[in-house]
Amino acid sequence: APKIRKMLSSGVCTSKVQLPGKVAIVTGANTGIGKETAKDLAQRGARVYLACRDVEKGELVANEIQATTGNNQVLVRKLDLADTKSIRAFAKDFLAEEKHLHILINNAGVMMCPYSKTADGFEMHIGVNHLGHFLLTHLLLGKLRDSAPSRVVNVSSLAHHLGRIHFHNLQGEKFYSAGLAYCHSKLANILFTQELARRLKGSGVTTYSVHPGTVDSDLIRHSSLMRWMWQLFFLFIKTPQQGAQTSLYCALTEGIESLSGSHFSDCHLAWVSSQGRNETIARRLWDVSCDLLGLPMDW
Ligand SMILES: NC(=O)C1=CN([C@@H]2O[C@H](COP(=O)(O)OP(=O)(O)OC[C@H]3O[C@@H](n4cnc5c(N)ncnc54)[C@H](OP(=O)(O)O)[C@@H]3O)[C@@H](O)[C@H]2O)C=CC1
Ligand SMILES: CC1=C(/C=C/C(C)=C/C=C/C(C)=C/C=O)C(C)(C)CCC1
Repeated sequence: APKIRKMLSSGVCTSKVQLPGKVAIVTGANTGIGKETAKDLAQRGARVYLACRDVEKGELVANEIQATTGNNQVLVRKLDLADTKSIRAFAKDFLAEEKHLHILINNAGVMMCPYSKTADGFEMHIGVNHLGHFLLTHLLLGKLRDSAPSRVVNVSSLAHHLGRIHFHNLQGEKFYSAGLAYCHSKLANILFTQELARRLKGSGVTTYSVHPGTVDSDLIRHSSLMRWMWQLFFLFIKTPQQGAQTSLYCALTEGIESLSGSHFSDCHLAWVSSQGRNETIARRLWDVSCDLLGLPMDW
């Protein structure tokens, strides 16, 4: 079974880049793809911040990563993307603590949650998956610019193909489907990546969106159908370590700077839906996101 799984899950980050002296943040690093991404960055010698909503879970993972990699520069900080106060507190402390930020991996995510809202009243999927990371990136951008060359990787999904940005129903108050809400938020990740790339042109900060593959993780916690499918089709499902490869590829591979704004899957450029390539929607989503978060539009 491991051999068949390996054969089916293509895409390996073969970069030999080492990261001594480099600083990285991985959101949602206490489990799944984020944990494996953080472990690989630590293995390469980076100082890695595990930005987790549950600090206790994060500490257990940090200890595990330190023990397996021998890198004791693996630090846990509280970050709840469902609360802008927590995001601001995380960023304030990080900016005070660190001189540099070379790699930001916006990895954390929720899928198929029953209708619920963040502390600031945003629908949970758009709030955590898009707006939370949008605010975090905004707050850290000065540090990323000062540390250039630096990178922002946004973990999106193939599910973006089913997504639409319904500006009149962004918070799902008029109609709501848990599955589609996830797809919309993953489309927002792609549109954010493209608009960010346009705005960062020439700055030395580049950004990429990623589909990690279909991965065995806690993401499917809200869907018993998917848990069942994952068990039945386990040979087609990537391990979290395999799922981390495309994030790592985009964070590390030399020479992809000119592809800033692009979408990757299995460590290759990947096709984006027509909605995901629409510059008008990307610009409008940017402005609406700034408006919702009380940010200036020209950052
Ligand atoms: N698994 C898959 O097949 C696919 C995954 N993806 C994407 O990959 C990314 C990683 O998912 P994956 O590893 O699979 O899923 P997991 O559920 O295993 O990991 C998600 C991580 O996000 C964290 N998280 C959730 N909500 C918040 C929040 N409010 N604040 C901070 N952190 C939060 C979780 O923390 P906690 O443990 O405390 O819940 C967890 O650490 C996601 O963006 C997902 O959309 C995309 C395509 C397919
Ligand atoms: C149809 C089908 C599958 C289902 C894939 C699904 C349902 C993927 C969902 C992906 C998710 C949850 C993405 C998250 O962003 C399997 C199990 C691969 C086996 C082969 C046939």
